[in-house]
Amino acid sequence: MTLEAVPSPLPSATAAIVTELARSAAESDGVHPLSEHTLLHLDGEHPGDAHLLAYAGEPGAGDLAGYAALGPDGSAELVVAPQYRRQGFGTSLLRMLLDHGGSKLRVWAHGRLPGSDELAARLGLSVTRELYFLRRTSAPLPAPVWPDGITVRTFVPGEDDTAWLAVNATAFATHPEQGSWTQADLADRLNQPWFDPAGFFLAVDQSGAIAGFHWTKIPTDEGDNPAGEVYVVGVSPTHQGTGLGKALTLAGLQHLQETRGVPSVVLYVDGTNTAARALYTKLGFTTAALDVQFAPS
Ligand SMILES: CC(=O)SCCNC(=O)CCNC(=O)[C@H](O)C(C)(C)COP(=O)(O)OP(=O)(O)OC[C@H]1O[C@@H](n2cnc3c(N)ncnc32)[C@H](O)[C@@H]1OP(=O)(O)O
Ligand SMILES: N[C@@H](CS)C(=O)N[C@H]1[C@@H](O[C@@H]2[C@H](O)[C@H](O)[C@@H](O)[C@H](O)[C@H]2O)O[C@H](CO)[C@@H](O)[C@@H]1O
Repeated sequence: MTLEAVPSPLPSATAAIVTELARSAAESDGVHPLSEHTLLHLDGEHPGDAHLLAYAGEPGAGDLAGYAALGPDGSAELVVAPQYRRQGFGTSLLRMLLDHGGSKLRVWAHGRLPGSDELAARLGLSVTRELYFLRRTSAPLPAPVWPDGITVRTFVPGEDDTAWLAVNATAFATHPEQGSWTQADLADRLNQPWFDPAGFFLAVDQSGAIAGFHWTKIPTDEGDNPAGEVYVVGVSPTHQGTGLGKALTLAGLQHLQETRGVPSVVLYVDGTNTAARALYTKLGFTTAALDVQFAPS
């Protein structure tokens, strides 16, 4: 076994091998081991990112057994190729993450798959965060009821970026990731093949200021009839509790279900987000899976 820590940018040939390893694991496990953020950061330079590589033999020999991504904030993901499991690669990569991430380390276990709890406990980590994956099979929807003075339009790339980032930051001020998105994070996503401005709804007040938003997503790499996603819903704190979040969620669901014809809609929501979870439960979403993050106990 050979371990390597590579600062960003990851060589493109290595990024391709990591992408294939993640695809193989997803096919075997039924769960994507690497999030959208990590996959976006495999390419290009992202200061502070580290890529940890575990080779069965010598580096570069093409037998990459495992990979871990570590961000400057301590967030991390780890995956071992199916054919290399139960051989100590996960333990070695997690030890390396602890060496580099220290007490800030927050490593995801998407789907909380068998072995993740045992591996974490062995190295003194415990669950610090739960992220629920909910699903709603397409079914009749009530019409949105908009608060007085609110009108709805769709996002215009290059014109709404700054204003949207500001409302996103205030709506998600306490969120571990969402609230700190930058123009670069937004641009990364606007440039994705799945991005569709027709599915990005903005609620604006009488002054024209953005009061809330619902950004929907339909993946382009998940077969011919993928589920749509409530990618992110946010309401400015000054408009929360007025019915706007429900109306925006319904507007996006109508777009996904009626206009785009998706068979179901999924979303991610933090376990601590009681308001959002109540909203989605009320709209018929149920728990389909659970992601957890482990941190040093
Ligand atoms: C998939 C995702 O995007 S998950 C992330 C969701 N976004 C966030 O958490 C960002 C910060 N929070 C917000 O922006 C808002 O609080 C939202 C989007 C969660 C809710 O938006 P709001 O406009 O406040 O919700 P709205 O007023 O439409 O209420 C709809 C329902 O949500 C639930 N709800 C809203 N606020 C609360 C709360 N503070 N406590 C409990 N339930 C709540 C209730 O069921 C409510 O229905 P009711 O008023 O008939 O009881
Ligand atoms: N509802 C959103 C904004 S608050 C949310 O909770 N997002 C999570 C979620 O993001 C998903 C993840 O990146 C998937 O890989 C991608 O395919 C989905 O489209 C994203 O919604 O999980 C992330 C951790 O994996 C988390 O960082 C986001 O905040």
